[in-house]
Amino acid sequence: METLYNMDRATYASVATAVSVLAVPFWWWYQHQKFKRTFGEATYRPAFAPLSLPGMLYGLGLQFCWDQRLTVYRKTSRELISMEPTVWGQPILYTNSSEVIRQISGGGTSPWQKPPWSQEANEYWGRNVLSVSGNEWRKHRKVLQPSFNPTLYEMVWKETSRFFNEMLVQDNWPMVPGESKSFPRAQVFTQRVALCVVLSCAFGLPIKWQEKTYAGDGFTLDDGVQFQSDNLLLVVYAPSWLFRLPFKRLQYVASATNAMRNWFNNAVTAKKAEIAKTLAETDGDLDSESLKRDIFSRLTLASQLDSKSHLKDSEIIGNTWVMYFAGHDTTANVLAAAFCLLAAHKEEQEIVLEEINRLVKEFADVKLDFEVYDSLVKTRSAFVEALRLYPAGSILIRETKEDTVLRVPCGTGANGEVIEEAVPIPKGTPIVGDMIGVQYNARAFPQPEVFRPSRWYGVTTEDAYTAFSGGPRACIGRRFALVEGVCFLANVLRHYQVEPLLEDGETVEAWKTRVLGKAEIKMTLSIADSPLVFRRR
Ligand code: HEM
Repeated sequence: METLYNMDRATYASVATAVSVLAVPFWWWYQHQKFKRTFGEATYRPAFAPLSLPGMLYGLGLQFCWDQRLTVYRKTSRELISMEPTVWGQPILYTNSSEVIRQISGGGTSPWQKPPWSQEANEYWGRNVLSVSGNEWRKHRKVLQPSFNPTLYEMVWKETSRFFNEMLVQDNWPMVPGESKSFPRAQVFTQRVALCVVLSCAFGLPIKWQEKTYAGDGFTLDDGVQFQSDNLLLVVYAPSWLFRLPFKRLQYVASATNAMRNWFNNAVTAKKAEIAKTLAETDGDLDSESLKRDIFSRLTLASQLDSKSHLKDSEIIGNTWVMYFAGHDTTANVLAAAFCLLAAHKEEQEIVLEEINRLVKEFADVKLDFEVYDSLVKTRSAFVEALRLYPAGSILIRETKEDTVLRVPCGTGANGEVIEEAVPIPKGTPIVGDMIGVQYNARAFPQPEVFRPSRWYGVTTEDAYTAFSGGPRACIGRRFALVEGVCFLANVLRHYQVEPLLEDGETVEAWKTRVLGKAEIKMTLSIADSPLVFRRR
């Protein structure tokens, strides 16, 4: 019996192994045949799917879209390409069309959704507007949207100006004309300003440029937030026992996460109590002055007042956290890129400076107040053009939950109108919205590799800024980012000339090749390095 049992197990194991060994290639073959039947011969055949593990190890990963930005769609003259990996990975569609992005970005009843596997890291702290799809998304967006109002944008402007002034004093920026300060990486201060603005305007924290706020267990809040976010993938995907091993770094990650969790939980409890007290004191009549204007306060309030808008504590935390996650690195990276591009294009820097000086005179505004924002067209255009060349959100991943049809641009007519073809898409098809490809699409942006802020001068709608995605799920923080970016750029450029920081014997042309051609893509896309000099005017 014993032998038979062992034999059976052995036979079973052999059969199971044989079936698995055969099933994998069969599944692979079946997927590829199905894809071919629907989309014809693949337009692009890399060895590995760029986003698969071997694809990442092979150096494709998120970098693939950057490396191919001027080639893959041009070679095929198509804006929707089917990609069939020859060695490993699922066939998938890629698009560089903003028109297609608008259709797939999703929302309410759209058949296009975010695959749950792509959102695990985004919802570590709780389900939130960025991570969910369908009607659940509609609810989150409805609760959050009212927080993004002119009062918030004014706060963003004021706080950005305050941090700029604190930075000058506390980091010893030169005040004497001609003196300069060098930064091997300008991201050092653009990251700091974006972090301060998000912690202040989204989290409602009393942040100062150099002062630390403690979250508990010896962690400062800003460092804890930054550290936890830098290690988020480890926290999400590593098994919990790993953090009990005697490795300092792992234990540090676990402690930072715990400190953040406790801080978040206490913050929600305290905020709810504060709101309840204010509601009782004002007899339920909350005017905008009774409550802080940050997103966290507004969100908690909305959730308390209206049962349809009720969010669980974890969802309030998830939505507040996502502001940090989606709104910090992104803006910081674009600012660093904008400084590099303006350093490389002196004539464009002069155009922006002329606008700032003219407006300061017109508004008799020594401080550059929020009311100037709308008129800073050229400054905003420089920021948006930097965003186009280095789109911080580099991909969108979606799949369709039912058979559908995409309208895909396939050329332009005699009067410049876009001609579209209808492409049927079967249920379950995955697609990558290639946000880098969209920004380097020559139909939308002639000579896409050239830094030309004037492309944006006549633009009257923010919908044109396609790097923020499009359709109902376009970035909710787009004006937040624009106001912050424009305010910081204007303040710095008004007082400092930005120049390339050259290595020994390096020419400006060589600096441009070294600095402007490289992007680093982790969770967000950034210009890889930003070696700059800021000279007091
Ligand atoms: C230059 C800066 C920014 C860029 C390039 C950017 C880009 C994007 C992109 C491409 C998306 C679509 C993501 C997707 O559908 O998968 C998005 C969504 C989002 N962004 Fe931004 N973003 C920026 C700044 C901000 C800021 C400052 C905030 C908040 C304070 C923010 C909050 C969000 C949120 C909450 C979503 C999800 C919206 C939804 O799904 O309804 N973003 N952003």
